[in-house]
Amino acid sequence: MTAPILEVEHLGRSFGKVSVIEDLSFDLAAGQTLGIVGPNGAGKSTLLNLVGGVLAPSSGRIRFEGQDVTRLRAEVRARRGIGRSFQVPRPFGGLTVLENLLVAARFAGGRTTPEAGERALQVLETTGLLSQANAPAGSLRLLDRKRLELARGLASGPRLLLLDEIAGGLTEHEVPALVETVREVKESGVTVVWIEHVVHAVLAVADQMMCLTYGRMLALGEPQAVMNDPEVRRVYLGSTPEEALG
Ligand SMILES: Nc1ncnc2c1ncn2[C@@H]1O[C@H](COP(=O)(O)OP(=O)(O)OP(=O)(O)O)[C@@H](O)[C@H]1O
Repeated sequence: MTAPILEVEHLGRSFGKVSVIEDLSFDLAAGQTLGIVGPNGAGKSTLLNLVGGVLAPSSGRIRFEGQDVTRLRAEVRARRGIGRSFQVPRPFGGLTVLENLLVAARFAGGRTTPEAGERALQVLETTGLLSQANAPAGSLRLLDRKRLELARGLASGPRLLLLDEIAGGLTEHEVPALVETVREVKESGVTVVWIEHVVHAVLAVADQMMCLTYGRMLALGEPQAVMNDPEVRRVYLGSTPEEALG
């Protein structure tokens, strides 16, 4: 067995007296895609922020590739190989798609210009944006803005990519295209943690699924088994199984 790429041990985070993540532990094997679902306020973004280093935990430990990264700042984690997207896409609208990636690659990856250029082209190909390389980022349609957000997370060459609700706002026709892009990312060997409200999107690529509620893990395992778990169904209050699946 190879060592997990990510190990989360007894992780906890409180805001004042409110405990938002409580005693959360799980491992993720390299190359796997973990989907995380749960109702509003369950603590999904907080968990992603803890893994990415945007927030410090109140308790517990996070290991990445066997190294303890719990106390490292987000920029340092990015350089070690943890990339992320944000819920609200925020590219530099006046720069082209390629320029946005070059900025991200140099900022997060600390790469030299030729390396950053080569990497950016690879990422544009993986994310289906090559034909838009010279388009101003501000002119992209929503699906391509989402792809660009994903591409920016990949620009530094991460081995672990954290995705925060990237399918929000897309039409039912656009969601499969984004899912396909995530699949390409996964097939390029990157381990992915994807938190998402659009459950059917994440189900289409996840190897494992976790359901969080009130900062606690309700279920973790094979995606369909998790979504069929009676407790998980109860969280999607009163919903039929079909509705629960998005
Ligand atoms: N900086 C903060 N200060 C105080 N409370 C916070 C802070 N960040 C998050 N919270 C609270 O923590 C809880 C979990 O929030 P979080 O954003 O992690 O949930 P979520 O599962 O991502 O929700 P959503 O699906 O709506 O994005 C919420 O009750 C939220 O109000």
